Amino acid sequence: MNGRIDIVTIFPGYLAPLDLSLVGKARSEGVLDVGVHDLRDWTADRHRTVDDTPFGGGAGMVMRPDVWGTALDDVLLTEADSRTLVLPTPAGERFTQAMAEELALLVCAGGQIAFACGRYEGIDARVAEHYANRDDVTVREVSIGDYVLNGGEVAALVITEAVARLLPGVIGNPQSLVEESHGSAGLLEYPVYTKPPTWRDLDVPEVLRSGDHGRIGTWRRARAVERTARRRPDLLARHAPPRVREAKAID
Ligand SMILES: Nc1cc(-c2ccc3ccn(Cc4ccccn4)c3c2)[nH]n1
Repeated sequence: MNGRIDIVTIFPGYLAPLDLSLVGKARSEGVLDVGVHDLRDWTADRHRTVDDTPFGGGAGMVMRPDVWGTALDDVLLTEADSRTLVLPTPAGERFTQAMAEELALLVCAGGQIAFACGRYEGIDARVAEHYANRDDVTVREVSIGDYVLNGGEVAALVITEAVARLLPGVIGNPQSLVEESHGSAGLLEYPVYTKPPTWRDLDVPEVLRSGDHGRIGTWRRARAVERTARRRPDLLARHAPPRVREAKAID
């Protein structure tokens, strides 16, 4: 695997968590290359200015296209197998596990994922437009949820972690990737338990201590369906077996 992830930001310190834990270990073991870059290194003025007032008026400032263009032209690697520019934004397509898998496959194939982390009221729209017009770059404007953050760095952390953990050698036990929520089953995860068997008068469900793996599998699936129906009925509709879907179509 010789892909890499690059993150351009005016707050490089915000990405320090990528030095820790699984992603930090993968980096130190050469499984994944991650580069964090300070956008201000590509400014040309003594004040290292990255923003300006918005055309059309309105509150706040907008990030300048010229500084971003100079930075991204440097950071986007011609030698990578592919280049995907990810622009976190409240106005983006929703980030999902499917997108994480898509991005992980690109990195596995030697591709580069480059994040442009905006601040202020966002990045001049021509930056996304310019790179989308280039046939050697794919642009994805991505939202990590229906809430507004102050910038793109947290989104870059979320997306980087979701992608990195899918890469070979990052997670110790790849089997743990198989069963989890939003995975191939499309259901939420069942509840998990460990020792002690009784804690503050609360017992671990007897079935989990029965050693009967058939019963355990059935119980876990039932709990996953129950949880999904209660907390994320939208996922259940997608997951419903064909006969239920047909019934809905008939109603
Ligand atoms: N899922 C998401 C992503 C973001 C996000 C990503 C990048 C930027 C750059 C600036 N802001 C602040 C801001 C506030 C108001 C309108 C536009 N942008 C960002 C917010 N918020 N929520």
